[in-house]
Amino acid sequence: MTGFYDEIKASSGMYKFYSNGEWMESTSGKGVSILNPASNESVYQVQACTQKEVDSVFEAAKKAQKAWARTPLWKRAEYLHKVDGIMKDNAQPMADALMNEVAKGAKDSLTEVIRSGDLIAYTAEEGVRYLGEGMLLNSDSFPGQDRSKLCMASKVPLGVVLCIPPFNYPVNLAVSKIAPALMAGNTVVIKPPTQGAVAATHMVQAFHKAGVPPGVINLVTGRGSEIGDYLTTHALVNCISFTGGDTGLSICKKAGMVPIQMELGGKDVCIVCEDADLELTAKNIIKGGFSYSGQRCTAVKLVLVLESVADKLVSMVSKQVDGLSVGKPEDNCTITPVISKSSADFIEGLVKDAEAKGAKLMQKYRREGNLIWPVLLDHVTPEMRLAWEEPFGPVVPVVRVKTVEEAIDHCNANNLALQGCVFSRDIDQAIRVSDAMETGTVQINGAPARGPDHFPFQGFRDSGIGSQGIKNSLAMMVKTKTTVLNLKTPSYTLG
Ligand SMILES: NC(=O)C1=CN([C@@H]2O[C@H](COP(=O)(O)OP(=O)(O)OC[C@H]3O[C@@H](n4cnc5c(N)ncnc54)[C@H](OP(=O)(O)O)[C@@H]3O)[C@@H](O)[C@H]2O)C=CC1
Ligand SMILES: O=C(O)[C@H](O)COP(=O)(O)O
Repeated sequence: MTGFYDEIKASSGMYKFYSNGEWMESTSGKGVSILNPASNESVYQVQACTQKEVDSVFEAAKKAQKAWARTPLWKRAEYLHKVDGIMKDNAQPMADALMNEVAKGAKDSLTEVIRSGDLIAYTAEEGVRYLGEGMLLNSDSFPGQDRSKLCMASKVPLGVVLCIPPFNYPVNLAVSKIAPALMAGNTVVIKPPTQGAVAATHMVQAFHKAGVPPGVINLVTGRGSEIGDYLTTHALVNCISFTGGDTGLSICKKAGMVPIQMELGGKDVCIVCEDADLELTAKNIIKGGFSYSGQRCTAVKLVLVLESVADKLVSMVSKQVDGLSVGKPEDNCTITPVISKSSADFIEGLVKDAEAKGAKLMQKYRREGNLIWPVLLDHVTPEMRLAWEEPFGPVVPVVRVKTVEEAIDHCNANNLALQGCVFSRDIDQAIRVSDAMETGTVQINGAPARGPDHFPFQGFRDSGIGSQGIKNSLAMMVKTKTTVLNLKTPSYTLG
């Protein structure tokens, strides 16, 4: 009996890429190793696709696009609902891959797959209504015009959408791009993050098994540093949807006349006012700052607390940091090894810089390989890198401020402006602070978060271009087409 995922793997053990409805091996004969973050040893291999294979994948996507766009909207929705069911029925191997290649906790890995199925289903539902709606305009609303023109505006697909997600949500941040793109009648080329590529490969099999026609969804693998530029500057790309770090800034500079959706890094601040509920705040700093070892663009990455409540808050948070579980993803630990040695070195550099400049470490700094024990740093000052840079690790710095204005100024001085949060019992004050914070989202009395996935999600300044969230992503994946009906005589002339 053959298993659901058998065909995605070659006899060599290397995972295949997916082009024009077929699982294939690269003619390069080369693989890219995926390292298990816990051991730094190779756990999987994916194909190192060649430029010629990238060309053929784009050609397949372009060729399939017209017929896909002509497939009725309800039918495209039907395919997506099928994918949702198939993904959930075959979730465990996909979740296992996540655990092995990005060291996400076992339970959270499964949650990512289920959440992704839900996202696909919601996109199908939202899409049939939103994409089916257009606009009708009569000419006589504009000065000097009579009613002799009827303008019909509708939403049409962009063409081929290139989707590039990051390592921390290789499945969820892939489908958040793929589902709206497909629903809107586009075809898709995905380039998954190298760490996370096997989970993404499993995910594509759900589309294949749902019978999505050849060429509609395609997957190429290889290191971003090797094939990334070739992909993003390819002549057949009609839209780029990217989530990741600074790479996004350079993609923006290189990409030509194509719409771009960018979700980049964050330095999400948590402003704690004097009247904040400190228990609630501490709980949210822990959840927001340390879940998945702080490797979330929406993680709390800086606490800006009013001096009068700082001692109490730091002590409450610090106690909870001491209690966090540290270890293996298989054991569902909150703190697991960070994605790579270079990432662990970078995080360590930030901690050492702060320590050398006088920050107080509330926990002894400890690291074994890529596993970094969680640490809260008090008395961080603006001279320290940690006050401005994104660690993407289990490290939360605390800056003590004299006024709420000082906290807002710090927040707005950073080029990263994804999310932020404010804690106060006074809702009027919280709204004033929220309005003053120039970030894509502000959470009041809760930690930053992207979900639920239908909420608009966007970064200001260097944190992004455009907005995600299911409806906004559907809007991103279409262009407006108008058809004007010119009448011989103005309407309303009879009767
Ligand atoms: N705002 C948001 O929604 C989110 C932002 N992020 C941010 O992402 C970063 C961490 O994720 P990480 O995966 O390390 O980010 P990277 O920017 O390093 O990588 C993101 C993706 O880009 C690919 N890539 C690398 N080089 C190129 C290139 N030249 N052209 C095209 N694609 C390329 C990577 O492939 P490969 O792996 O092969 O190098 C990967 O698929 C953090 O800064 C984090 O804040 C993360 C999640 C959400
Ligand atoms: O990649 C990220 O970090 C996410 O976009 C954050 O998603 P979450 O807030 O749902 O964890």
